[in-house]
Amino acid sequence: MHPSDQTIFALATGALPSAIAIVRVSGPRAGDVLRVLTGSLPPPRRAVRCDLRDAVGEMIDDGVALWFPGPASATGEDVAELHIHGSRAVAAALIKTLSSLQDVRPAEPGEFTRRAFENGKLDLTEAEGLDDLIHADTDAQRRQALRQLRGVLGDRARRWRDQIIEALALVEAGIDFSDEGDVADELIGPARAKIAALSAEIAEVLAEQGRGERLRDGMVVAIAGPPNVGKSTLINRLARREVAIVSPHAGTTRDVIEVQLDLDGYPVTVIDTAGLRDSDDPVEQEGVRRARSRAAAADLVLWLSTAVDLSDPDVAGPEIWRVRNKIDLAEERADRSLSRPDFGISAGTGEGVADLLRALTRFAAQYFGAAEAGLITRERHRTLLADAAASLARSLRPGLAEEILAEELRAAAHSLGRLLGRVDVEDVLGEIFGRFCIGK
Ligand SMILES: Nc1nc2c(ncn2[C@@H]2O[C@H](COP(=O)(O)OP(=O)(O)OP(=O)(O)O)[C@@H](O)[C@H]2O)c(=O)[nH]1
Ligand SMILES: [K+]
Ligand SMILES: [Mg+2]
Repeated sequence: MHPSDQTIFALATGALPSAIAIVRVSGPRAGDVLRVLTGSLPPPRRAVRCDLRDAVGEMIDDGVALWFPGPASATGEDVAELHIHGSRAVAAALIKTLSSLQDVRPAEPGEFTRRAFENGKLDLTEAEGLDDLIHADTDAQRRQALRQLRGVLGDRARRWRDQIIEALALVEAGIDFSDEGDVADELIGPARAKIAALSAEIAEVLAEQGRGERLRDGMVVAIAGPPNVGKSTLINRLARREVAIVSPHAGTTRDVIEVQLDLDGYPVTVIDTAGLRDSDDPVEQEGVRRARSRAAAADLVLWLSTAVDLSDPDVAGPEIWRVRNKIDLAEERADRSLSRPDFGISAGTGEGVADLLRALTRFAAQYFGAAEAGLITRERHRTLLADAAASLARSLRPGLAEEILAEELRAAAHSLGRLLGRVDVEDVLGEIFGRFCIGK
């Protein structure tokens, strides 16, 4: 029996113990599974309380069973759902019973969604949206993932592909009538107009400059500066917990420490780095090297200094804010006017940190810009759309032979087909569904 003909099961809910746990079963034997466990098949799509028993009739749990006959189910196959008490022992007993049934096996990560995809329940961009939704940490990410799951990009790509195929049909008809110049021109002229409009539409989506991808990946803010200026104290304050070691010894932080913040729904990663200085200690040198490279790759650097350690930013980065720390100390107060930092704060007492956070939130809002309107959320989308756009652009070159024009249109349709997961996607599928949680 082919693995995809087997019936799969998985715990669909989170870590045990929990109040309730849900085990999903999908495949041709899902109905048999229900009969073995509960003695009968409940009516479709109705939650039914039942005794769940193992293969020799011993009671496993007092639970609830649901029966979703295919194809009107989440995966398109027969699906059973078992709601049990969320203890490790109950789940283990149920899983043991399920595993003992013939042609029933544990699911691979993402296998339920993969089956739904293979049964045409969703296209690949929608499956990706589902994966993003499950992994969404902030509100903006959730909204974006939900739009993808609802098919905003998939619907557009399908429409574009249909239009390309219509244009292709005109061109092919034109080729058939190539002996009759007038008829051929009457077919190919409108096809070219269609392609030009389409080409402009795709270019517009591509020009959205990766905003959607950014929202998915988050923005990175690096805290950098000389040793002991209070970088780790600041990240602890922003995180509202002790993520980094703080000490009066210069050179405390060596590794890069990351925290995820949710600023008004925008995902922001803040990193604390080693204090920048020359050192003979190879471990500290490595810390400094990492600090520099991570700061250079960040979207924003908070260059921390104090009145004592007043220094100019010594890192590369697209945007750098000067933040003067320790304004609670007398000498810092006295010297406040000497330099003009963008912000004066006390990471120790919290003074001024609210202003800094407000500015960070504004920056994030600007950075993500209209990200939520962005259709492209992954590099895969961008590459395939760019391929389609390039084929369309080539097809519009003046004086192109009709056969080559048709070839370019076929290539453009093929790229969009790959975006939707319609063609030659085996490798892509493995990569995408492998990232999913087990049970999804
Ligand atoms: N008075 C005062 N002390 C502070 C403030 N921020 C940090 N400190 C102190 O400064 C010392 C160094 O703080 P850290 O947060 O470890 O500094 P750092 O920049 O991470 O240091 P390295 O990791 O060694 O580069 C500690 O003793 C902190 O308690 C502040 O706002 N006011
Ligand atoms: K320190
Ligand atoms: Mg530190």
